[in-house]
Amino acid sequence: METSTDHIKVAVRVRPLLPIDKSQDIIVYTGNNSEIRISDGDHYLSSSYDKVFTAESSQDEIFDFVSPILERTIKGFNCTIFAYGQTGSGKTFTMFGADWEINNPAAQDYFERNSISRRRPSTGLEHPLDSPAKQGIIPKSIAMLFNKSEGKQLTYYSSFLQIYNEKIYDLLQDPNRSKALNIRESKIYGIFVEGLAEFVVESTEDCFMLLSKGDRNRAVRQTRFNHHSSRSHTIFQLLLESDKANKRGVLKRGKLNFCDLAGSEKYDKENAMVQDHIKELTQINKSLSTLGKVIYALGSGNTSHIPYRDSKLTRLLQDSLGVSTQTILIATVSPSAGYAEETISTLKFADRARKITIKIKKNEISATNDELILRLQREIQHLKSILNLKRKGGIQELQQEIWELKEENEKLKKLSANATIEEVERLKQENKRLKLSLQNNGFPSDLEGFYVEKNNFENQEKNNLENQEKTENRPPSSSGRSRKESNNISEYGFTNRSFSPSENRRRLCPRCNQPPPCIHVSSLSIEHSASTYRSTNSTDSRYSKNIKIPKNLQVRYRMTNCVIENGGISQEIKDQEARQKEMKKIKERLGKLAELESYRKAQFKMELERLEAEKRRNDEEIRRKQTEDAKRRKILKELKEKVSNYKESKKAEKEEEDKKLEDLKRMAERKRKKRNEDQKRKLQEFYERKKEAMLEELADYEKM
Ligand SMILES: Nc1ncnc2c1ncn2[C@@H]1O[C@H](COP(=O)(O)OP(=O)(O)OP(=O)(O)O)[C@@H](O)[C@H]1O
Repeated sequence: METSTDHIKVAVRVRPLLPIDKSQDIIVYTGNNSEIRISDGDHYLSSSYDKVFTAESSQDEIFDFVSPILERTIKGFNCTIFAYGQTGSGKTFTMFGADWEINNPAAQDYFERNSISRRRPSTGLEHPLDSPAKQGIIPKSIAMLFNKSEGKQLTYYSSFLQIYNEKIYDLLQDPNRSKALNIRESKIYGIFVEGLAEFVVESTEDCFMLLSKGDRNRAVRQTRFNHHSSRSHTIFQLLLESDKANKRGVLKRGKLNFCDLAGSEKYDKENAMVQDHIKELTQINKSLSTLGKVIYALGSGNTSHIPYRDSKLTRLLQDSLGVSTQTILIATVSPSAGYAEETISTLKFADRARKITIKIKKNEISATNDELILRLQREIQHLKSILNLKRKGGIQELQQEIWELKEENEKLKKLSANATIEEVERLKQENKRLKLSLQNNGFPSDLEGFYVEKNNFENQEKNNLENQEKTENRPPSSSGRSRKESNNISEYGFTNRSFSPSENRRRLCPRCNQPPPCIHVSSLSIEHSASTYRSTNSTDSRYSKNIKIPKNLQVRYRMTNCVIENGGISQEIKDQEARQKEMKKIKERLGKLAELESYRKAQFKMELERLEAEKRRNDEEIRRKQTEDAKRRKILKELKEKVSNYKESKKAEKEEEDKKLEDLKRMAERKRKKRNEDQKRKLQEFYERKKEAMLEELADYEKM
């Protein structure tokens, strides 16, 4: 396996002075091609890098610096290019292109009080993707790679993510930042973002479309030093996988990461910043500080603990910073005296990065690798089932293909036990053929929404109508940029035709590889697929935050244990299947409901009858009880009468007895009184007699 050791390539780009710069004094001086000096009386720093670009350096010059390394991705090397620098220093300008802000014009507010006049990007500017002179590293690299890999039997996958407030979002699938994605690590894929959409791209235009669409969902804000400041780190990735094994029986895989970092920024003491901005600023500075620590640790050779896991950014760039990736850092600085400290800090960071050495090795996978075969088999099965589904009940001549696919399926079952390189290659080709076949299977494209005329935002709808008419009537254009004139200029403005070989490939029948008409497809359907970029149904808006990825781009998602293929078409078929399943379920549910209803009716009738019988029984019972009650009441009345009679007689008896008792009492009282009086009288008489006796006795005694 081819390996080599290299240090991180570092270039510094000094941007020109801009009206927004705090001071118009220049303190950055560039010497020869690799030296830079800062000197303003308070600060002094002199350092050298692999390359120093001046304010006059063109986008082409920057690209010339990175292109030799980029080319190596085709051979199976990983490569990462990232732009680092303070806010407003020119990172996005370098990575994406000049006037890039017109791609995503809606910057959010920065100031609570609007103390600085706001500037909307001019709509009269040419879009950077339309002009090679304006294009930054990313579009130029894409164009070069597709150009250089022509005929090389490669499959390209493209993804685009942003790290905003320490959360990863898919720029191509998640315009509202609704679902944060997670970083995973596996033996097969290394570090990857689980569930990130990877689109199969076939041309520069496919990539430009994704680039532009994704970027429109990037978080952007007006800051003090940049009217259009990127508030998230973005990584645009191109993955190249070879379809054909080399002589040694290995397949190559090259990964290219373009990373545009959000710029570091100081807290603005003079103006009140909105809360969201303060949060962004804190998160950006934190992740950049972690990046600094990682660079410092790697640069100092102390690899015992590298804090990759302290931020999402460093974790994602782990491969690129430490191992197996050729890395290029473009440090961007402002020449103004107002940013001396930030510039020095950026240069120190770049200097440390330059000290990092990386062991670079080619990514090669044995073609007979079990994982690969399994994945290919799964993909082919999946694609075939989609094709079968798509064609079910449709065109008769495709029955043969279904039969062929079945046969193929049988062969596949035997293959895993006894795989050869040729068979794997054939599988890969079959895989690609099926993907193309799916892409060209007659679905209208809505790429048009992306390729709208760049300079006429306000009149977009009107232009689309005009363009539609032009396509239909094909009159000569006064602007000189009609589709008819060259048949090679997209509405978006790319001067992209005559048809490239990859596009010509698309013009061939996917089954027999012959130009249409053939027994499989009519010229019309092929013409339709070839005119992907010339469709007239425009629905998108440049200001729209909604993503509409064209149906004809296949997409896959890496999950922890598998890769899920999920193209626009397959998604549609899946949706259709889901709808059919739903309908079936609803019908079943309705049938069950009807059964339930009739059962309920019968139950209800029975219940009703039972209730009526019960009611009759109850009525009889009530009547019986009423008669019994009446009888009981009568008896009760009689009894009451008897009782009252008895009571009255008893009362009379008692009164009689009481009277007798009273009489007896009175008699007894009279007797008792009489007896007392008798006794009293007798006692008195006794005492009288006694007294007389005593008196007589006393008289007798006195006489003596
Ligand atoms: N080399 C250059 N030549 C001319 N203009 C430049 C250059 N570099 C940057 N600019 C201009 O400076 C402004 C800020 O640039 P850019 O948005 O690229 O900065 P940035 O580093 O990406 O900032 P942020 O981190 O805030 O997103 C833009 O208006 C851009 O056009």
